[in-house]
Amino acid sequence: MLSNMYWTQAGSVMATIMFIYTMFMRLVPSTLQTRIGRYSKKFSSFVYPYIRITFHEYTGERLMKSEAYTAIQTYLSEHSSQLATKLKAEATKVKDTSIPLILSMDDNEEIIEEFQGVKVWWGAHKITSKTQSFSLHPSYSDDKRYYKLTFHKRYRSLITESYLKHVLEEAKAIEMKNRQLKLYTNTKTKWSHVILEHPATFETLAMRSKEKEDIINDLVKFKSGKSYYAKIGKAWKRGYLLYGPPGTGKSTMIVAMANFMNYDVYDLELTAVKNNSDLRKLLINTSSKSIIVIEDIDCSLDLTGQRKKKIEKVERGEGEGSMKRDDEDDEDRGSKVTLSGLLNVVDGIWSACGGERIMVFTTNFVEKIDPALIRRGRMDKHIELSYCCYEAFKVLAKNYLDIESHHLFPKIEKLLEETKMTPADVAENLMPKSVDEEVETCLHSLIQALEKFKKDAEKKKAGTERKQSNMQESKGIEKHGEGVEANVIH
Ligand SMILES: Nc1ncnc2c1ncn2[C@@H]1O[C@H](COP(=O)(O)OP(=O)(O)OP(=O)(O)O)[C@@H](O)[C@H]1O
Ligand SMILES: [Mg+2]
Repeated sequence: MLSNMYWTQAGSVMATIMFIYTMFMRLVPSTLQTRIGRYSKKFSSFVYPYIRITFHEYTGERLMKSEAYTAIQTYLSEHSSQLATKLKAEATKVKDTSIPLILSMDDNEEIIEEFQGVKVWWGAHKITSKTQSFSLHPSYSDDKRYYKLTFHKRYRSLITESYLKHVLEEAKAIEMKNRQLKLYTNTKTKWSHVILEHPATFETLAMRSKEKEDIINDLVKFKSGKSYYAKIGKAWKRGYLLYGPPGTGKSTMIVAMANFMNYDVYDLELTAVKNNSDLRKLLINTSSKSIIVIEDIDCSLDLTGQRKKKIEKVERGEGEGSMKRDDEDDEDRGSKVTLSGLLNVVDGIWSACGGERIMVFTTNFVEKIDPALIRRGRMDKHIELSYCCYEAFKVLAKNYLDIESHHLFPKIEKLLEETKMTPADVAENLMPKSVDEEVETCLHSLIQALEKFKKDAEKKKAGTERKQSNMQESKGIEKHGEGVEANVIH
């Protein structure tokens, strides 16, 4: 409040001085004007030793929204909510729903900040347009908003070099923190997105803690590895292959990775892509700090089939030339993404653009995938997600029932060792069926399910064993028969 009054008074004094000065300058000869001009500059800087920088909301001829203005707005919204007395609330949805509103300085409000012991003043202002305009767009306004930064001229270099850099960096960090993750899906050549609001995290992911830690460490190393990747001359990207039976948490892990890294997810549906060049187009239009996912890579395309075809041709002695023609055939038909097209996506030159990309393939049948696609270097880390172990069960029990121990746990541990139940099935059985269902009831229903699972598996095993022995027996009879026949012939 006091500082506001100070600036208002200082402003009106300066305006009076400027008026008298202009009138006076009109009356004196030009030789005197230069000298007086020099002294007046010194005088005004003595009376008002401050520098002001203004940051307008829109800049340039085409009135583009200024990035600096937006960054300052973000920075001040975090700082002004504690310092300013007049705040403006915007119903922008942020990640943390406990802060449903973004608070920023209201017009003509001012805050004082200290940076390395130096005071700076930030003011939010607007120039209201005198002409009335009519717009159908409700948010359109003729008001020209700007921020004004004032500081003592003594600190010119500190503010212009260090402080403004600090403001921009801090704004970027705040933006990252409040950023809403997006889940992109593709049509033929275009991406569309929705907000990714899946709550899965590594904490809620059921798997052995040692393996989990290993993955987290790998991700952390990747995130902070910009200079390392530059040093070794490798594009800043990493590939993960997640494999395992259905319901073991492959898709859940991708979301946990995205939430942990704060990366967007691009869920690439290969079957919707017409050809290699469309695939390239799609991939070039992904941003850095993202996870590109191809789920069920073994089903997405008949990649192995294409490759097998080529291998068969080579085996038939039709050589390199025919292999090339085969590739071209695929391209010409323009309806298939080929293995080579996909390999290009994984480690082609485009993938180095922007950097900081993670590529994830998932599959239920790792053995079905062409080894070229998942060799180390392309898919750097192979992670197996498997049936629910006791450690994974404990994570699920904490998630679903909020318990860390129970007298039924040892029984469940033993049953889990004897059966192969996926975390998805364990989770389903643990989930309370009604609001007031007791923990004990939930655990009992899991035990029942596990026992049934065990029995079914034993029956199945006995059935296949019986089948096998029957087959062997009948083979033995056949052989015996053949032998008899042979004897007859000879
Ligand atoms: N490891 C896990 N940790 C926590 N929840 C899990 C885990 N595995 C499965 N689930 C639960 O089961 C559901 C299905 O899991 P998910 O979709 O991740 O399996 P998936 O391995 O991707 O299966 P698919 O191979 O069929 O795609 C999830 O919504 C989640 O609730
Ligand atoms: Mg899945």
